[in-house]
Amino acid sequence: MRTSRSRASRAPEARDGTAAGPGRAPEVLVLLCSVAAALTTVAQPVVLGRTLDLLLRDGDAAPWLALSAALLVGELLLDSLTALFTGRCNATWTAHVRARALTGLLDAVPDRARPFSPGDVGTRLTLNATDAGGAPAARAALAASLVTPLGALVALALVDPWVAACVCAGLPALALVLRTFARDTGASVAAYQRTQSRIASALLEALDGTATIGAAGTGKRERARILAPLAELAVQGRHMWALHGRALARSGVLVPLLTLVATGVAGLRLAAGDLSVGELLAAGRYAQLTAGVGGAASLLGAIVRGRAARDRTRELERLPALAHGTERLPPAGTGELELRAVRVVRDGREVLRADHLRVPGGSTVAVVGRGGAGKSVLAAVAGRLIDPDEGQVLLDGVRLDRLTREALRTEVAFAFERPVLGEGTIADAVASGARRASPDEVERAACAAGADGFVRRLPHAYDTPLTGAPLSGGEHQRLGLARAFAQAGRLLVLDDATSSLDTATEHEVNLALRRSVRPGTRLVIAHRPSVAARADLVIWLEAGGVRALGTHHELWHTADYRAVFGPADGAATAEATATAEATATAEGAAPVDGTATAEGMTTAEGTAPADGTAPVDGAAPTAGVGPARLPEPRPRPEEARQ
Ligand SMILES: Nc1ncnc2c1ncn2[C@@H]1O[C@H](COP(=O)(O)OP(=O)(O)OP(=O)(O)O)[C@@H](O)[C@H]1O
Repeated sequence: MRTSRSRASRAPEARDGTAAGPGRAPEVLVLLCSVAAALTTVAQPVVLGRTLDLLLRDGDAAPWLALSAALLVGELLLDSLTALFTGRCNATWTAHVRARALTGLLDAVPDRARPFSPGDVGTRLTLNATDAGGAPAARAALAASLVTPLGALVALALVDPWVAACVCAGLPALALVLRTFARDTGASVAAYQRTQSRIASALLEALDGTATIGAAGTGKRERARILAPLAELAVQGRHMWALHGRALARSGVLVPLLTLVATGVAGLRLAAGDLSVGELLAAGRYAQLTAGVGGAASLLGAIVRGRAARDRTRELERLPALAHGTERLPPAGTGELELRAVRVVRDGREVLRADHLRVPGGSTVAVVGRGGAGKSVLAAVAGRLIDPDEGQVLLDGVRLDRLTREALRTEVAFAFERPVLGEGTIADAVASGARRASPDEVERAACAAGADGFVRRLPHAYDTPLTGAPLSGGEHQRLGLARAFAQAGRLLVLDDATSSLDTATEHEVNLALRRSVRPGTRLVIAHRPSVAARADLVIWLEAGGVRALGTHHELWHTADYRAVFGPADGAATAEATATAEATATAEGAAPVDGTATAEGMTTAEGTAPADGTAPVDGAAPTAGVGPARLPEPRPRPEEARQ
């Protein structure tokens, strides 16, 4: 049994259908049209010169006149085609670059994408993708732009080698101008793009927190914070334009100077009788076209900008992704979850360690702990949003990293505190997931999540577009829950997914979850004692380690445990106990008391402490100590009846 590929090693090419990209075709079309346009430009002076000579000598100039006109029209047409193909090439490449970056981001291990703020991602996917998408056409145009000066130089050498030699003498100076520009502008463009991104990030952050800013009256301070990098951006922008301007000014002096000298030499050759009037005209124009090599500066600028921008979009593309295996889950599994010697390390700090943890299939487990204790990390590892740095996670005996993507995502569902619902209708939002839920399933899940009532009051009920449905935080969260319920498989992870619900609604949702949603293991991150009280078992985390396992009732005897839920007052205790008992009784299960689940308590040392809790020393379980077993779940009324 092997995973199809090693973890996080997939090349971006393998992740999306756009791997091959638009190919070279759009670029080649731009190149062909601009080369053809350049050739007509190069042909024109000699043809016009010849026409002029024939007209001056009363010769038959008609065919040459026609050719001149054809070249002019041809150049116009080819320029139009070049513009058309350039637009298409830019659009195709921009879409490709953006799609790859987006795919990389969406496939990435979520916490690896965390350093990229929304504003930064926005800049990379818009401005940077556009700049990067413009580079292929700019490269083609640059190649073609060399045809004109080179062709002009050859033509000039054929018209008069002396004038050509004179132009050649000035070319190294022009080449130096271009080289300096390309070298200096690269660093300046990259710095400009980084600053742009910082401003966008700060702006989005502020938009996200408008209510807080409004309430605190800190609008002015926020404005100043967002715009703080503006001065830096202005300096960088001015520097960039100064480089551009300097390159243009230098070439702007050099080009007319070269043209002037070349025309002067050609005039002398005319006076000596070595050139005709038409040839003088052609030589002057060719000198001008050859010196026009300086025009490549702006294309060079676009290429440099595109390259810097591509580096930034590639950082998203190359974020490590989860690789999936080829195995499936045994058909009759109940969702038994096991963590073996799991370690998660972030920024050199161990943020989760669980030596051996087994959650029986079908049980509801609350994960509690203070802020930063590692609850979300445990949830992410348990549902394989991330892989642990060490150890293994198994569902019904199969390692999660060996499961196919489909098996993983159809059997493991998540609901979060702030679900992203998309832009379709309410029904679309609830139905979307690894598999599309049917309309019946959508309604059942919405009922279980306590969302059916408010959805039916919307103008088009389930067909109401989300953009036209003003939802409260709690309603938003209930739709996220409904989606998770509709997708629920063997494992359902609720990461703070009921934090915006009032206690009564939360209680109803919990009852409905037990009765109306496909049975399986539930991992619930709990901040309220009532939620922990209703769970079959509680995993108490502290500083990334499992401090203890037990029922809420048992753990409640420990002051530190009570402190997790805030000040330990009598009211809280009463609420927790009453809720636990009410829940248990309502479901026909044995009341949760100390004696009923005492066998579920396990300590790393194998001894139960006096306070009745079950501490699990994070560093602990030695080889001789068995896994921390959770008690088998209490039978549910419907299961008991069967
Ligand atoms: N990608 C990451 N990079 C760096 N540190 C991380 C990362 N993910 C988690 N952490 C750290 O791990 C610790 C546990 O985080 P986690 O989100 O699991 O806490 P939590 O118990 O869910 O807290 P809360 O209740 O406040 O949400 C925190 O200190 C957090 O800063």
